[in-house]
Amino acid sequence: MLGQKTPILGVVLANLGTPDEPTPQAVRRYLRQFLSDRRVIEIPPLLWQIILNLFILPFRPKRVAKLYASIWQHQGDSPMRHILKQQVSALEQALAGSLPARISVKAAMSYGNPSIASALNALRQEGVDHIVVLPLFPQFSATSSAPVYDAVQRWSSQQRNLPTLTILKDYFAHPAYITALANSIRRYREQHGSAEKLLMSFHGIPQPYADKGDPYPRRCRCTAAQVAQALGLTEDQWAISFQSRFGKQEWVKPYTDVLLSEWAKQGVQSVQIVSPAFSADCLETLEELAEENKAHFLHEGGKEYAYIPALNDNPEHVALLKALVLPHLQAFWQTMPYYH
Ligand SMILES: C=CC1=C(C)c2cc3[nH]c(cc4nc(cc5[nH]c(cc1n2)c(C)c5CCC(=O)O)C(CCC(=O)O)=C4C)c(C)c3C=C
Ligand SMILES: [Fe+2]
Ligand SMILES: [Fe+2]
Repeated sequence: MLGQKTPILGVVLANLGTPDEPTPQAVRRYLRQFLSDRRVIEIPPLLWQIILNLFILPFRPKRVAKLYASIWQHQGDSPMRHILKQQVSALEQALAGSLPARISVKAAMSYGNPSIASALNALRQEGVDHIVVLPLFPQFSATSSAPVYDAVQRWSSQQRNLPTLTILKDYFAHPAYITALANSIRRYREQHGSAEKLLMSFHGIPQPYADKGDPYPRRCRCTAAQVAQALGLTEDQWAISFQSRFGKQEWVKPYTDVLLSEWAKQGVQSVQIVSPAFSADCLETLEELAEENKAHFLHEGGKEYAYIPALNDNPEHVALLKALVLPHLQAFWQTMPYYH
């Protein structure tokens, strides 16, 4: 019988990915992997590889490495990877004792390290036969969440003895997610005071991807509306926007920087900005939102601008992650009595 050992269940927390170091070489390696993914860039691959190698990789890494260097933590790591490790250990602690089985949690990233394959291999080496994969993207997009599915599939195709695998799609309207966001904004406002406008800025995607059926923008609008409702905000007190445009095509609107300019010109003096698309602070929040867009709003005539941090390893966020994975772990446990 298989039943002598204490069974172990596994969870993989998967985020997007980040360079190994804030150097042009490491950023080039990261961007090459990220921007070669056909989920992210849909231009015909041959043409795109020419553009990528001639016009992007020789220049962008130098500029972007400086931005990464400006946010690299004192711990000597990328904020996203540092926070992911904190989320992993907090979730492992929160899950301990929930079942008679040991539950092992691993960090993973679609691009860069630790890779999704390395996390799955590590769980298999610990003897895990049932794995829940949670992509840390609250709103599913074919550009962010689907690469996690692809990486799991690539890994599976190389295995002889496969575990049970469950991939969770997203949690854009999970009550615990909406409450965690609303409470985080409320707490921020209790400490720092309120602002005329709350801007919920989500990472954008190209408009044609949405036209072809990517459900991401609709899910973002749903998250934003629910958070505004939970906070009791009236329509003139908040707005949604999309940031981080890349390339020349049209992206989903309204654009964060354009909306901030419009507000400044209309005489809006104070803005607080939060980004419910990010489960952890990263380049797009700590640099683009907290620094670049702040300078932009103040330059356009705004007076006060504050960035409200992502949920990171906040206990309510960890409780949400637990609420998302635990029912699946319990189901595995109940359906494998021969292991007990
Ligand atoms: C076509 C290009 C891109 C799409 C589509 C896209 C979607 C997308 N991205 C995130 C989350 C993150 N993106 C981050 C950085 C980043 N994104 C792009 C391009 C696209 N993203 C680039 C080129 C970069 C690298 C930085 C740069 O060169 O400007 C990050 C930050 C990573 C970090 O290390 O901190 C995150 C997070 C989502 C959620 C998403 C679709 C919904
Ligand atoms: Fe991105
Ligand atoms: Fe950016």
